[in-house]
Amino acid sequence: MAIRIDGKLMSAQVLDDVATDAAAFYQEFGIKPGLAVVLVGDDPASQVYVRNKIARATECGINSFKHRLPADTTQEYLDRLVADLNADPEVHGILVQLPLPAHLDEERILTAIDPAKDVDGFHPVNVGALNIGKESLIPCTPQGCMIMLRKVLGDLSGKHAVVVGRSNIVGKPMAALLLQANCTVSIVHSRTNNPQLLTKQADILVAAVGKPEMIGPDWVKPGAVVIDVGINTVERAGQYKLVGDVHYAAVEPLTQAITPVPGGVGPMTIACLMKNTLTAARRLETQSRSGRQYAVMV
Ligand SMILES: Nc1nc(=O)c2c([nH]1)NC[C@@H]1CN(c3ccc(C(=O)N[C@@H](CCC(=O)O)C(=O)O)cc3)C=[N+]21
Repeated sequence: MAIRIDGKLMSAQVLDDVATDAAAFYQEFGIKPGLAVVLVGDDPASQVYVRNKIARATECGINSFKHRLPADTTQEYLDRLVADLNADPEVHGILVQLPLPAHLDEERILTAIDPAKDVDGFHPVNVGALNIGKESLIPCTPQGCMIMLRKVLGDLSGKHAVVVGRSNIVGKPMAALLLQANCTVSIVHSRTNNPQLLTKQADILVAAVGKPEMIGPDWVKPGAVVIDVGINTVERAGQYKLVGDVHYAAVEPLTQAITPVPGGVGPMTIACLMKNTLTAARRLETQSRSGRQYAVMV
């Protein structure tokens, strides 16, 4: 029987530690860690995620500041809001929910966020830091996946890890973290010839493509550990349902361990967002206490 990696349970443990940390932080600095979440437009799925993020923040003693903006928000307005949040001493973390409406320049916004407050880890300074193995704010989803993998496998040295998908927000940082953990890393993507040839060799298989149940048993080596990052809404018999990128029922019997969807990577992503908020808050407050201000800190 495969181990079902329970993201809900593991995230509760991470959040517990964050709550303890947040209480200690409050004792030490006299303010709560603060997270600003910016949501542009009214995509219903995004609203659910944002609501979940704010609920988790409140539970662990983090202040949240929600900014919900209409879909026709201008670039200038958003730039101004980010600048204000960068300057706000009560805000230690800033998350701009993606995707943004097409008329807004995503890269410009992500680059405008102070890297010290970039709790998504998407700013080029943090991306660079991660890739040279320097301490940084690490993207939440890959960070959550690493916690799960370490829990199941312990040391990851020498394992062949195959990441399916090469997005900036999951695939690439995931590969960087696995490499840092001494895995042999392959990245498979839409232009890879015969991708199964590679995925069939994976000790660790991470699926992050956004295609419902694309990964079937013919992609998986018996005994592999499978992490399913996909969160896809599909309609089945008139009902909406969440499924991963992995065909869970067909793949599960082959694996050593596998994450379900829902209840796998998703809750860990949110827990790591809270963890990053604490990390950012501690660095910022420690700095401002020592009287030094850096424009950029990693
Ligand atoms: N700047 C930015 N940062 C993000 O981290 C970010 C983003 N934009 N845009 C959207 C995606 C998506 N995302 C999810 C996080 C948790 C769940 C989650 O907890 N899902 C639950 C199910 C929730 C449900 O029932 O819908 C689960 O998998 O068990 C899902 C999706 C973060 N994202």
